[in-house]
Amino acid sequence: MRLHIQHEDGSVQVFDFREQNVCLGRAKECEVQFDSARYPKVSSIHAELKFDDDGWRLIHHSRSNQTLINGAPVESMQRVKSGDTIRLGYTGPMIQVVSFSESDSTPAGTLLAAQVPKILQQLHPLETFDAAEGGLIGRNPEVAVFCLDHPHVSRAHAQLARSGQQIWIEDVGSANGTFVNGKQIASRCLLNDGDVIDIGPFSLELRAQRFVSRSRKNNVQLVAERVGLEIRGGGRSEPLRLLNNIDLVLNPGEFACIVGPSGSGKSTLLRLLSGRGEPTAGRTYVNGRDLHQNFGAIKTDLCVIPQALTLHETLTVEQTLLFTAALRLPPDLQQSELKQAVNAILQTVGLETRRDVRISQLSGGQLKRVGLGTELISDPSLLFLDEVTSGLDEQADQEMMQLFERLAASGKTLVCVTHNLAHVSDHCDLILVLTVGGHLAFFGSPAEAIEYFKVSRLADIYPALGKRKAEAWESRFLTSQYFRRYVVDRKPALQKRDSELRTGQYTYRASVSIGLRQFATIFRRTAAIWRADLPAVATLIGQPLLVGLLLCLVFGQFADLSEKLVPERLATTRNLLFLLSVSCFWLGCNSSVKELVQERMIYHRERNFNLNLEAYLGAKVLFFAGLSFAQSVLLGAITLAWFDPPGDNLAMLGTLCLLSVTGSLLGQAISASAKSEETAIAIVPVVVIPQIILGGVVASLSVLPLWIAKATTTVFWGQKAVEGCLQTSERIASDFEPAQFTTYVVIFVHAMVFLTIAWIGTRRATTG
Ligand SMILES: Nc1ncnc2c1ncn2[C@@H]1O[C@H](COP(=O)(O)OP(=O)(O)OP(=O)(O)O)[C@@H](O)[C@H]1O
Repeated sequence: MRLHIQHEDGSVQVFDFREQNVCLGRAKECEVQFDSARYPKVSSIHAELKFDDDGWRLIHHSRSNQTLINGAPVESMQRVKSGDTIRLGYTGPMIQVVSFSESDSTPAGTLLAAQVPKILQQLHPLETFDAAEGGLIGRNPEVAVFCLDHPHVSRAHAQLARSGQQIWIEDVGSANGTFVNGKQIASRCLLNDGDVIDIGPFSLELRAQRFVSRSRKNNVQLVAERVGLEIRGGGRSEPLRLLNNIDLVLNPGEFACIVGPSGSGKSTLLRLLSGRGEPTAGRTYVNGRDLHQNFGAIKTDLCVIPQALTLHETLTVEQTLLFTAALRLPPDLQQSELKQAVNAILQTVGLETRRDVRISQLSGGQLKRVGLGTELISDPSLLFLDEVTSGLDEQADQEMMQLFERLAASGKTLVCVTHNLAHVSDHCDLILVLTVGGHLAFFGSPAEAIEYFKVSRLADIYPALGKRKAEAWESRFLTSQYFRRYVVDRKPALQKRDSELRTGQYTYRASVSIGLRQFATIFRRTAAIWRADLPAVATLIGQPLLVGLLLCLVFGQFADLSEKLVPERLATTRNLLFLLSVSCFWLGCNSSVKELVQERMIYHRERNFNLNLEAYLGAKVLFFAGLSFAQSVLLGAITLAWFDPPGDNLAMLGTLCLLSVTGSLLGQAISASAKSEETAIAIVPVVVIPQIILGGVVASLSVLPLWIAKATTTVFWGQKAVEGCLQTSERIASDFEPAQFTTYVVIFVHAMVFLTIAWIGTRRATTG
């Protein structure tokens, strides 16, 4: 039997075996032995080829990693035939069963020159297809001519068209957009030779009327080339260097930990590697393409899991994942398909038995798993984990590391910043050691790090780092064999600059149907959060009830007043209506003021994926408008029905509702602009008390206060509008008597101003 072992550098080793058993693994006694530094995920005895009367059988032995034949995992034993490809793990070496005879003239043991493409292409062989006739690109094989099977691809995603020698592409309302040379397109776009189209994780490069397809699905190589960061300002005369010349090459399926003393720049490096910040020197590449230039096209393939996770506490684990799935997966998926995706994630993160448990009742480790699950739902191939195991006990830390290792074994590339080194050696492939001032001290396997720093365990690296200057560690590493092995020898060809974007292309905006779907999902999620929070619902109902009952108690009925003197009756009616106006405005403002600020982290995560700002804000506005409308109906109906002032009570109720909705928009404007929940809550009295002072009832307003009230005070206009609904004989005449219509117009203008502030604040929170 002749085997070709295909290595990741493209070289091929030839082995011949007669009728004998052949062990494949890292152990010395294996007939086909793999270098442990090169293939850390190959087990000692990973698999075995056994010969019997019926021919050859492949037996899987490894307990930590899979063995695959032609891409499918081998359960225990499988027959092998000529032409089969055996792989030791999803990212391990490939073994081609060439033939069972020895007719091949190449002598065994020969190292052939690069015959196979590099590792990126091995994982997902290049496919080319003819673009000449054009057609629909999408996920649905029934309608798409070019079928790309991934959840980031919509059923009908983009249309390729041809006119003469020209090939055009147009997005047909996909959820995640179509990108040409890294930029999202909105209109029909003419393609030139060499252009790269990105659709979901697929890159299609146009070469001589054919598309060459590559997939980033579980196939991401991350490269940092001389990455550095300097920051200016902050009262310093010289720029402050946070990172210096960081080099790193991570292949698909590798799990790397970034370690180093506190303040050495680990989180900063993670931010730059994940595209959340741009280096001032050097570049970061994903599959050979500049990450920052192509961030829009690549961003759905990567995710960042922060140390502090914000999740909605009142939702269950399953609800949390289902809402995330509804926002991130294509809008054309059925509810049953979303549930299927959630079930798969629950299994991956080991939370099937906790699916109905509320987030607030989970342990620290389980919370981290839910956070990881929400990101895994969109099937990213490159994961950045920022101190996600901090605060966990030993066992939970180990379980998380095992989970990360399993994700890497499935082909995902993982970068993890960690302080806890206890389980790093056992589970991760590579470590990157940073030292003070953001200098690279080492990059290689954990076992090699121990050897390099001459310590007995990884935790001792930190004291060892103090023995030399940071610059000395950096230059020592740059001349070491590890720099050559893990950086220089593994670095692929990098595309320094993508083709320029031509005129006629501009930023694409998600289609209306996608926006509507996101709007509905956010609305349902907000409703589910409130429904599950009974004390909050009780407070919402209790507030108008309490205020209404107190007003009834204090003001009695209008009939009781009819006997009294006219001025006293008019003043009482006016005071009641004023208190109603202020209360409704305050109820609206109060119920919505925490909303946007408290879920800002969640919004950021979804927005980084593909959430539409208007869909998000629209859902919040409508929900809280509804809530404050209901509150003011309750308060107004109780009070007006009891007091029954002479006039159009229905119009008064409508005006109170309008004031309440305007108050809720003000609440959202505050929430979107505030830095924290505490600040937002503290601002409420600052904006409500002036409404009372400048409302024109507590004190009559003269020139300047009147001018300020007219310009800024919603309740001032609200009071005028409510009083305008009274019979003329029941009103107190004043110097300023605007037309009823004008009062509504001004309140509406205030509402629009608050909405605009909320929109700007939410937008700034995204970009800032
Ligand atoms: N915007 C900034 N302005 C000034 N200094 C900054 C800024 N951001 C980060 N730093 C500094 O850069 C250094 C690296 O910060 P970073 O948070 O990346 O370190 P770290 O290794 O992750 O630390 P830790 O392990 O304590 O989390 C720190 O000294 C920090 O104070």
